[in-house]
Amino acid sequence: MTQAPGRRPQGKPYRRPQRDPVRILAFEALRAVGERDAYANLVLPSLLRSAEQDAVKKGRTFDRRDAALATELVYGTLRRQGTYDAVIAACVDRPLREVDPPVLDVLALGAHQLLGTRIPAHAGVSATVELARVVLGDGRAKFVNAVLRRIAAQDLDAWLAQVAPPYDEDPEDHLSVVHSHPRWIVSALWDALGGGRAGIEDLLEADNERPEVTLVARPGRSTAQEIADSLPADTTEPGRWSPYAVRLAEGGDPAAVDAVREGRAGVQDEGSQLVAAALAAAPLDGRDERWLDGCAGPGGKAALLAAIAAGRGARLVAAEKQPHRARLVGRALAGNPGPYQVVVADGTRPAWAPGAFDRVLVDVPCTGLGALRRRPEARWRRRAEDVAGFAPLQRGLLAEALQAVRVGGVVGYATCSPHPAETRAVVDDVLGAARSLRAELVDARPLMPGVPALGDGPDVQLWPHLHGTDAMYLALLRRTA
Ligand SMILES: C[S@@+](CC[C@H](N)C(=O)[O-])C[C@H]1O[C@@H](n2cnc3c(N)ncnc32)[C@H](O)[C@@H]1O
Repeated sequence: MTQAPGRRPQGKPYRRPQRDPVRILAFEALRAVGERDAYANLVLPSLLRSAEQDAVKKGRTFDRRDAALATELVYGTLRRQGTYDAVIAACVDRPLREVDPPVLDVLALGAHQLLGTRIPAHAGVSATVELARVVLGDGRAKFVNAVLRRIAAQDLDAWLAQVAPPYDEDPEDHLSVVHSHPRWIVSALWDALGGGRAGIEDLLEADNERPEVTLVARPGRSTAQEIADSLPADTTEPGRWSPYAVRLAEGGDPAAVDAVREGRAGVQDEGSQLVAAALAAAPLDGRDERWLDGCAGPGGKAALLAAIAAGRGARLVAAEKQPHRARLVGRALAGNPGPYQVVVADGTRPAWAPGAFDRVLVDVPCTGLGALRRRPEARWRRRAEDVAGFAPLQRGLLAEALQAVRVGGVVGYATCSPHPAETRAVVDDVLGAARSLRAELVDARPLMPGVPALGDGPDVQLWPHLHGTDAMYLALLRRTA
């Protein structure tokens, strides 16, 4: 008997797929990242807001736990994508590039639930298959179901033993699959870190952890102690290294902290705090009144420098090339207790006279390989060629910073990348090429008191696995002639 149009065959009745707002949101975030190069940390907040509003309209709730799960699914899936792709590739019968990207996103979300969370396997499979029915349709949901059942057949360790090449045969490939980093990044980080297997494994694993939220108490406007005292005792911990730092316990919301809302404090990694504080603490003979941040946007280090400067009767000029980022600097500095200036300026074509400043920071644009914890998708977007792409700008900004500082003054060259081509190579080249001026490296290690394992000096390198900070680099240079 032929079926009447629009009728389903007799038998199992059709059941509508269950719409789970958490997983639909996570899928939409992954699509935005994959399809239009969105940043997960920018796209998530607006998706979370819409999910909350949608829930209110429908008389449901989308609470903090839902938001936390959605965030974990998105960030975890993106960070571990390299590992999950290797596992998925072992479970499908065609190359991954022939699988539609939305199907791959659903599979990766499922793989994360099965291999990277405590969600029970049956719940992970059924929730993901329901998601697939909603966003891909019933036909492709069957494919998703079959692949996820294969993935669920063994745990992560067993999968890694199967899909990662043995360490002894190819250490970098092994680490790349096991710790979900592109091979070239494994290689670059290992070059920068040196040492054996244990150190690089700890670093790669630290990149896969969610970073703590750290606040900076801006001097003259608040103190770390005041902020800690204003919050319930079990919700904060003191900074590890920076006297200005307060660490929020898991789930802590900086927007709920009065000092942050009032601009007396901000959100800032301790590594960035240490960099700004070290430049401010570098010994200096003579005048110490004019400070410059030559790459200020969005203004984290500038706000701390301006506050320290205010307490010492000095004044910060915060320069930023991009007008919209200069506006962010203006917001970060508003309410600073002393004078400051925000200018839109190109640090390679300075608008200030040579030798005008006593202290200069250039926290230059870089690959951001030291902040992979914060940008879960960044490691998959960056290319090895990007490193060379930043080189001329980094050299230009440092060379002009040395021109901008007076003889005897100090320049801080900072990156949030530990890649040797963005750190020491830049400093060495600029020092070697500077003809009309002379400069010497200053030992930055004593300017980060109490911080261990800063390297052989005179520059310093912080590490997520050793210091709990982003992998910030700082070289301090004193102009001598
Ligand atoms: C790594 S970020 C600085 C972060 C900042 N120091 C903070 O702590 O918030 C580098 C900044 O340099 C800016 N920039 C890029 N090229 C520049 C140039 N030629 N002159 C001045 N700023 C530049 C970028 O727009 C970006 O805002």
